[in-house]
Amino acid sequence: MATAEAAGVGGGAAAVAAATLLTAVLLAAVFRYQRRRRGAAVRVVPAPVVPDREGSAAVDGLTDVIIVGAGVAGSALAYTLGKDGRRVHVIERDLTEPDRIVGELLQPGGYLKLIELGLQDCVDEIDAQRILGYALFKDGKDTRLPYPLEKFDKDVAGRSFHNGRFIQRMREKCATLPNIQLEQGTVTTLLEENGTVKGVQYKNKSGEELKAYAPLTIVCDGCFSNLRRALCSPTVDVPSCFVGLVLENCKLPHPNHGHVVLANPSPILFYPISSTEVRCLVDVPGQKVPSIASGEMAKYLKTMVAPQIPPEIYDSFVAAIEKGSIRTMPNKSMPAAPHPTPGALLMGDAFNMRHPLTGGGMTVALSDIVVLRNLLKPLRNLHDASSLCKYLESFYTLRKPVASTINTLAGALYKVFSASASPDKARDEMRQACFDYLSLGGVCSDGPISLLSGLNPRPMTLVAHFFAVAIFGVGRLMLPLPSPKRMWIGARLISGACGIIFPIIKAEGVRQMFFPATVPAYYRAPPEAEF
Ligand SMILES: Cc1cc2nc3c(=O)[nH]c(=O)nc-3n(C[C@H](O)[C@H](O)[C@H](O)COP(=O)(O)OP(=O)(O)OC[C@H]3O[C@@H](n4cnc5c(N)ncnc54)[C@H](O)[C@@H]3O)c2cc1C
Repeated sequence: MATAEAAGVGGGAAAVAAATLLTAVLLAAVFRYQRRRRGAAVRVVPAPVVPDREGSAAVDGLTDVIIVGAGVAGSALAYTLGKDGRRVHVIERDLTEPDRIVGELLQPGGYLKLIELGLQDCVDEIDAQRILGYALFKDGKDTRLPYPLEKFDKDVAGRSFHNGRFIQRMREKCATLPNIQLEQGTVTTLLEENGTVKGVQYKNKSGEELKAYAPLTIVCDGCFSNLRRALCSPTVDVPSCFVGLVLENCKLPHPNHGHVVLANPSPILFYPISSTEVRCLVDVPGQKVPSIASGEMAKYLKTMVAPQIPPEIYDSFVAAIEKGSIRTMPNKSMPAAPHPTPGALLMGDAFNMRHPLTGGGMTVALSDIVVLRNLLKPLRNLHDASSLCKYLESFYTLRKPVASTINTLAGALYKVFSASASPDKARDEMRQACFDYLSLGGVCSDGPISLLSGLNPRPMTLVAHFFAVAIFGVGRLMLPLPSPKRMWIGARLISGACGIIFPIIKAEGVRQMFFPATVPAYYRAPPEAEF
């Protein structure tokens, strides 16, 4: 027994050493490649020109940009464009404070984007909580994965909050700019003439049907978008739903951390959303959840989920079920597949979605806004719809490093963290390998967590860590001695890992993701007439 244990410990140490060595080699290759690529890819970015309001849209009308939806993306975008001097007309279905279970944890990478947009004060005065990393739980063990924040200002961290309070702060900030018109109304159609979007038709608060025109319409109507169909080819997948509860006066085992429980059949999340409330999101695979009204949901949560909850939060979890305010949301994923259309653009969840397990949606949306803001900045006016459309094609490539890293990680982690429907030893090994790999700390936790948090969004680093986990898993199976059965499980583990990550990368676009500098649109300069 003692010998077997010693062999196990020795074997474990050898596996760790082998995997660490392999990881180091992979990462060194990645960094060398990235250094070479950064040196090679010289993008010609013209010097910014201060927008000339007099010579701009005043000639055509009163608005430069119409924004549909003032959620996370719409209100951040409106403020950004308004601050740059554009006259913005925002049409939002409901201007009262939203009450939802989405968009409650902003990754530190997203907070950095808020700073770039001048919106960081929107997480002040809403009882937002600082988030310093994640804690991962599996089979009674837990490991802490701090965000690598040492190189940043001390203010930089994740933030978690009530989504509605955050949105309302951004809307209030929009309202401080005289060139932003924020109107309550529901957009029903995009107005199109000869393939160019000219504006929108909408119903205002009093039910009147109105039309609004602008050289550019940006659709940010969220995950249930009715307007995206004309502007992209939506392939929406709904792998699961989140069931949301609020735990009151509950002390998390790791304060100021997001908690991920690798439960069966799929993960459970906890994170604070105020100084007294903790959000719990239980993932339920498939598109149908047990009925809340019939009590099936409460029964499911008490019998299937509660026994897997860390003991420190068990009582608050059961109390929250008994209190009864249970909400659900579908977890959608949709790769970006735009049809570049003169006069219009999609942003936010209307454009691109990923599984919310890693809380990446707002970071991608804010990062996209920074990219778009920088592209639009040199333009005095937005009149020439077809030249503008061609120029803005670069947006789809420039956004890729951040968006594709966060999207791919979310999809891959969701699959790895979910137990397979049919018991599969290789899948269990991958899940365990992932937990143990992250628990090693150092580069093995800093690397993946900086990808997830948006602090270092590099697709090659993601692929390197993903395969390092798979190789780590296989390495452990081969020790102390490989047997045919273990070799077979190892082969299935590698093939399973490829089966998880390659389809996601294919949907993101291999060229745009790994070789953006080879995409011609990447170098597109602003329309000539602008200079
Ligand atoms: C369960 C769940 C949890 C999530 N958790 C996180 C998280 O912790 N962190 C994170 O970063 N991301 C998270 N996300 C993703 C995040 O919520 C989205 O990425 C983000 O809200 C996208 O912002 P948006 O502006 O595109 O959409 P929204 O914020 O949904 O805004 C859309 C707006 O458009 C308005 N609208 C819709 N139709 C019309 C119309 N026809 N006319 C006028 N207005 C209209 C709506 O009223 C709404 O205000 C989560 C998603 C889900 C499903």
